Amino acid sequence: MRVFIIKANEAHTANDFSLKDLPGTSGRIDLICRALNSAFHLSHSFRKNVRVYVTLLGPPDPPKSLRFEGPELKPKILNPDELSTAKIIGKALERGKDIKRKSTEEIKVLPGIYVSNMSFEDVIRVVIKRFPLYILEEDGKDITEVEFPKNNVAFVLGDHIGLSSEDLSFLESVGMKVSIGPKAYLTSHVIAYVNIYLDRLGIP
Ligand SMILES: C[S@@+](CC[C@H](N)C(=O)[O-])C[C@H]1O[C@@H](n2cnc3c(N)ncnc32)[C@H](O)[C@@H]1O
Repeated sequence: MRVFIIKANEAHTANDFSLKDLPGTSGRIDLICRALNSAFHLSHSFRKNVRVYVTLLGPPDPPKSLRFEGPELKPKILNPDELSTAKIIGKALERGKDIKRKSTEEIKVLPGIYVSNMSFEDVIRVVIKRFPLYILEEDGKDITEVEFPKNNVAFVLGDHIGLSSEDLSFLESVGMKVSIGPKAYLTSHVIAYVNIYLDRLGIP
């Protein structure tokens, strides 16, 4: 299983955005949709071995965390187009409105899609119980020099704003920084690259 954790610094935590102007009204939920596309979609096929967590930290009610669970997801629910994925995120945020403030309970929105009030740190702490954590950062160790375990790997990455120095000091106490190359790439491109790289290594 491959896990990707995305910190969405400004992504709205209510279904208050316009599908006609997703980048301008949602705190860049368009970026999350593209990241999900790169995480799950293959040409005419779907990656069942992937789990994605997205922690949304924008207004009005942060934090909200979404979990997309490849083995349970119905490919017909998660389509490659951004707008249908944005609608699903809106639906999940609607369902998440009623979760009690301090609760870490997850609510099932659709098969394989869950919403909770977990913070970014809560998500990381859940994941590192079972998965070694790799922090995707431009100045990390070159990915070609990293010896990955044979299965179960988790990667954390930022959005257009990136991971803060506070995030990095926490993350580096529980994981290793890894770089895919010398430039700052788009979140969705980084996920696509890592997926393809793990495919080539034969890591499920
Ligand atoms: C668009 S970049 C963030 C840019 C942000 N302005 C910054 O300087 O951190 C999105 C995320 O992709 C990951 N990323 C970008 N380039 C990378 C690279 N060369 N190697 C590994 N991860 C990278 C990082 O996690 C980053 O937070």
